[in-house]
Amino acid sequence: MGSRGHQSKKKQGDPRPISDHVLARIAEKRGLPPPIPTPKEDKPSKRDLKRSRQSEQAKKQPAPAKKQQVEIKKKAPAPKKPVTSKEGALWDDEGVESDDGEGIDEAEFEDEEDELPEPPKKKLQQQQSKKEQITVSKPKNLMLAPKFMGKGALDNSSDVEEDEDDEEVEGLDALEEDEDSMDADEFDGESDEMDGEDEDDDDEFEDIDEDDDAPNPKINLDFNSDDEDDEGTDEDEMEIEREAREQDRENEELEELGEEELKTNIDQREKFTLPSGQEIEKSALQTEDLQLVLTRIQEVVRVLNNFRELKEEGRSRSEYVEQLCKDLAMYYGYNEYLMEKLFHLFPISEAIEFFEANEVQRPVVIRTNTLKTRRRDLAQALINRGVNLEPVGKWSKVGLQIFDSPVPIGATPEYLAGHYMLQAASSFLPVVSLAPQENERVLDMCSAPGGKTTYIAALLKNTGSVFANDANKDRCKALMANIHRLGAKNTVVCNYDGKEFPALIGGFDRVLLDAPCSGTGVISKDPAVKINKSDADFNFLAQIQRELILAAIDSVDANSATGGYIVYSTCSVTVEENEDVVNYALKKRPNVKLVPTGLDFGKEGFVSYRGRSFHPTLNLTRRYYPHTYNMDGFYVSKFKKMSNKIPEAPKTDDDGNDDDYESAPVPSPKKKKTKAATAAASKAKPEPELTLDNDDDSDLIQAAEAKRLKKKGIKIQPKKVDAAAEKAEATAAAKLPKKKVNRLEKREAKKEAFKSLKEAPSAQSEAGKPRKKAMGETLEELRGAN
Ligand SMILES: C[S@@+](CC[C@H](N)C(=O)[O-])C[C@H]1O[C@@H](n2cnc3c(N)ncnc32)[C@H](O)[C@@H]1O
Repeated sequence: MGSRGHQSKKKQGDPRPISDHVLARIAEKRGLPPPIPTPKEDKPSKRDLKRSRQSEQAKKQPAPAKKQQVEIKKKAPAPKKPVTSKEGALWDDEGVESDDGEGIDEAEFEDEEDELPEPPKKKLQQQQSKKEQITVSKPKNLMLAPKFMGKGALDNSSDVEEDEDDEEVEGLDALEEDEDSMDADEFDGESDEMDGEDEDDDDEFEDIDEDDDAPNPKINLDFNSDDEDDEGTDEDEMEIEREAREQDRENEELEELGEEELKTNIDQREKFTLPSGQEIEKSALQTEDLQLVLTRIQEVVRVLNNFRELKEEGRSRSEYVEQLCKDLAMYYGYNEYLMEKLFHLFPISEAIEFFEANEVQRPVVIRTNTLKTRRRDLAQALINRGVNLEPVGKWSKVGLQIFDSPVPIGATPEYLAGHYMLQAASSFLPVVSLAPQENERVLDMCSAPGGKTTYIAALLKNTGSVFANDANKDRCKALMANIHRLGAKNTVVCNYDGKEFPALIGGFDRVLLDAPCSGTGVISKDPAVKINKSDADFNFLAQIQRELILAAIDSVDANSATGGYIVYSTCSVTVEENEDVVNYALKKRPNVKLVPTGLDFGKEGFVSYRGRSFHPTLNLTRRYYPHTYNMDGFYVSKFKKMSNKIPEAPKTDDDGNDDDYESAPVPSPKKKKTKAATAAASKAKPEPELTLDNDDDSDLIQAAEAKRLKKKGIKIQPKKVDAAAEKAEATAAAKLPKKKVNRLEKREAKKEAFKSLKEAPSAQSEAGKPRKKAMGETLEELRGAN
């Protein structure tokens, strides 16, 4: 990190003595006390004179202004534009029931584009300055981001830079020339995977990131950098300074060598040490200074990046990582449990980008309801209302990103008329992946409040049918309201537990399972997630997700002429809720396989994670992160069902955790009882298996249930037979018939009572019922016999 770019590229010569001024300069740069000078002649050298003059000048110079200059210089990306003719392609409407049944005529489109009113420049400026305000209001991000972040950090800073540029650019016309750079801004990183067109932009970012000579605009990570200080002094240099400058040049190599040599010593002297046990205890008792925490984060990252050289003797990497997780948790306000879970998803620097991105709101996006309008018409209507917008990206033909609106975007006449849905960009993805075809029967198993349901209905062009189910009755109200507002006429709302579906009605062409999840992908929307998720929650969710995914698979007809697909998605980024669940489904349902999602961007799902391996096809699934695509964190996977018969699944691990994928043996058809209840809607239906495999999953189920109940304050008693209680109850039971029956009855009753108690499963709550029943029956029998 720090010294990266300042390693001399020149060949190393013979060691030469290091002069005091070099030492002083390096110490000054590192903020260390000045070294004790070697005794010198009284007369100051030209060089000393120059240095003292320079340092006086430097003192007078306001440093921040200088940094700002550099910052502006670093990147001048093309600012965003709301509408341009060049974006015509972006505006073509997907799935639009266009009047002529064809795509939009480009010439016609361009004409229309010309007619579209450009939002006034003032608006754009307002929008830009708003961005600036947001950036400024998050000082901690500003401080941390450049230190660790690559693109993300620079993207942040580029917002500010854009403002500067905008003032110089004449109107929005100038923006039209660089569509690519706009897209690069929009989906930073997406371009790499999508088409590579934006390489230049990316390179620019890389260059800035890698450019060690460029001072960092916010935090100077590089303690060695002082090039900046040497610039700009030529104008007013005096003769004596010129000479000194020559001398400087001569000594340049020497300085660098000296730095190299000295660096080792200084690094040793400054070596960062992890807090001791006592220090940790002490800091636990008091509120830690965030600035100190930040400094420690920086130091630990520096050590981890060069562990062999910078580690403290006797300390392991995991100790540093543990300290880093703790500090990041404190700095960003997460509980340590979740911080650790999320931290391990990424390499260190990327993890910090992720946490930074969670501090920033994602763009407001709307989805055009193609059942009622076309995107360009909607855009025009909103622009007429003064809304600043642009297409969400090349990958969607229905999305519009809203930058600024003088009217509440959730209350415009267009909104009320159902022309659009306020919907995060990430939430388009599972539906795009599902790709429903006209006249199909589609199940949206967890559908409220209906963003995806209404998108499915629109892609079906109101043909076929959509079963929009949600277990939460209250949420079904919002679902129904949206269905009505958007004019989906092919949709049925149901309120069932999704697990019941294959038994209720199966045989769907496609099923979307947008599962209930922890929401770790949407932390910027719901920061409470940072602290309110525990191990119990993740276990509980994992159980539900596993049950639902099997039900989703079992609800699909593998023989569907057009479909046979299942999409599983979550707005979470944890492996437990994604790859683990999908891997589980592959094991339990060997009659499905993963297929490409059809989404041409996104990071590959994990095929192995922290020592666990998943089915190799998990790389077909897609992960989305806020720091890579500027959209909420999301996960999308797509299955194709090959057969309605469930072949025998391979055995799970002894611990029932299904951690590792074991390649399935050649599946042998298994005879199973069919459930009559499925008959109504499906003729050749899959055999429904509604619950988890009890043998394999009982531990998981019990543990999750116990944790859930414990969280609610309910403690589950261990199931063990209390011998004393059993004896007492048995005695009481034996005494009971004494008053009422004769001796024979008493003897028989006693015998039966003991027998029934012996058979009772447990001594406490459950024991009562069977014992009483057994006793009653016995007495009845005895009475009957009498
Ligand atoms: C992620 S949200 C769905 C969002 C929805 N797909 C959309 O796009 O608007 C998950 C939904 O699952 C529902 N849910 C939770 N458990 C369920 C279950 N067992 N069966 C069906 N729905 C369930 C919740 O009520 C919640 O509305």
